[in-house]
Amino acid sequence: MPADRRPAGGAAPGTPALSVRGLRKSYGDTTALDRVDLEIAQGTIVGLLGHNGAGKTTLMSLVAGLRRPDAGEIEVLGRSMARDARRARRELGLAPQELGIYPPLTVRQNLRFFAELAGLRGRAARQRIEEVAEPLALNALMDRRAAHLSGGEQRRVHTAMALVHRPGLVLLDEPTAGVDVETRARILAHVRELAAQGTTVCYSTHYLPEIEELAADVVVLHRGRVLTRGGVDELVRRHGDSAVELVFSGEPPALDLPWPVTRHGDRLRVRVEQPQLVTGRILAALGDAAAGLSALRVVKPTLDSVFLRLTAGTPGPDAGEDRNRDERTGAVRHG
Ligand SMILES: Nc1ncnc2c1ncn2[C@@H]1O[C@H](COP(=O)(O)OP(=O)(O)OP(=O)(O)O)[C@@H](O)[C@H]1O
Repeated sequence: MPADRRPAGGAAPGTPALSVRGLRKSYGDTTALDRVDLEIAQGTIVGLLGHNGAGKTTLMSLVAGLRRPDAGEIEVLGRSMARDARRARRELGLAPQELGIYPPLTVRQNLRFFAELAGLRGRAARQRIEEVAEPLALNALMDRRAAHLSGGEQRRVHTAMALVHRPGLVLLDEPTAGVDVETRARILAHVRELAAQGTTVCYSTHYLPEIEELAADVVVLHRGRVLTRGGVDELVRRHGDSAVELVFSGEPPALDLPWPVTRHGDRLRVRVEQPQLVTGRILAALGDAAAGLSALRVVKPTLDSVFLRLTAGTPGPDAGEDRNRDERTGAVRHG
């Protein structure tokens, strides 16, 4: 952690930025979260992934103390949200999905309002407002009314408001929804900068390349449960399918190989762990049919394909214990 950064909230260096144990939340008959355990170390970026309705927003709003869990424990930098909510909240910045800016106020007034809520006054407040405005390109907008800003500009103000009191843990719920390429790049760059300064960031998005770009630790939430967790490379290695794809100018031939071969129109896909080592053997197996080959390429797995594979056909919290669940990864084995 850099010297200019206080240990967040005075917490001991080894204290997790977030510790969640056995968290449950239902809305009437809908189970939104079911026995969620999650620990996030200080200074890391965690990418929270999940389909619509997986429970991401519910998890963030419970962690931020906006809703009460039905059961379970939440600690922010060692402060219990149940027993010491005021101090836990002070360590936390939330930028929810819904924009929380005040349209009649200027950008500066919006930021000052949030700084004051966090107890910052005078010079200290002005300095922090400048510090968050610069990386999010708000300097030229400071005296404009929030109501007159574009959607992407409003999103940047909204993000800055979550950061103005320099929280130790920042929760960003889809911070790049609806923004342009430049704003997206700015927000991502600032998230990386925050983590480099020792801030912990929990970042939810449906745009998985962002998670790859942030080199975030991935947490996949599925139907209210943590399905798996790991670095992007680790998850892709553990769950991704590499393949050799053969494109033919006419009808693809039958191929006899020791690996699974699937046909997709004019192409064949051979699923293998290390494609580069077996292309020679695949070409040999083609024999004379190689004359009809128009392209051969190695297809590498992406986080998108891994995410879709992991979340396909897995049961929800109401399905009871799944005896096929892999204890190490949390994934469900089929067949
Ligand atoms: N206030 C509410 N009342 C009733 N049900 C709710 C409420 N908020 C969320 N839910 C339900 O709880 C589940 C989890 O919703 P949540 O908003 O946490 O998911 P999410 O992962 O954030 O989804 P999205 O990606 O669409 O934002 C869903 O089934 C949703 O319909």
